[in-house]
Amino acid sequence: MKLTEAQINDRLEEFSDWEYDENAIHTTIEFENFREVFSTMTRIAFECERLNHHPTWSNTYNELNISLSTHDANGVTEKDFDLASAIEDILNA
Ligand SMILES: C[C@H](O)[C@H](O)[C@H]1CNC2=NC(N)=NC(=O)C2=N1
Repeated sequence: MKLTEAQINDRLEEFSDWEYDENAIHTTIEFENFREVFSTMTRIAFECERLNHHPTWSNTYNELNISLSTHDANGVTEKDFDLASAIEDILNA
């Protein structure tokens, strides 16, 4: 179920590096180099398959941009926060 903007901002208090804009939550992460970013993307990809939920993302050299939204719901749902949480676990591992 699509969350309201108030619910999203409330949930985002636990995700300091993420922000809400245009119906999605976003983060940008900088890594040491391309090898680090791409191996992290591979780890994240396995979590996406496990959760059956997939990001809109882009990578340029050592930078990774991630946007999460639930296409079926046309907005942000709990599924996006589940994936954001899994991504944070990988980044902080
Ligand atoms: C059939 C499959 O469950 C759906 O297409 C899933 C897959 N991954 C998804 N990922 C995202 N971000 N939103 C979706 O609505 C979505 N739907």
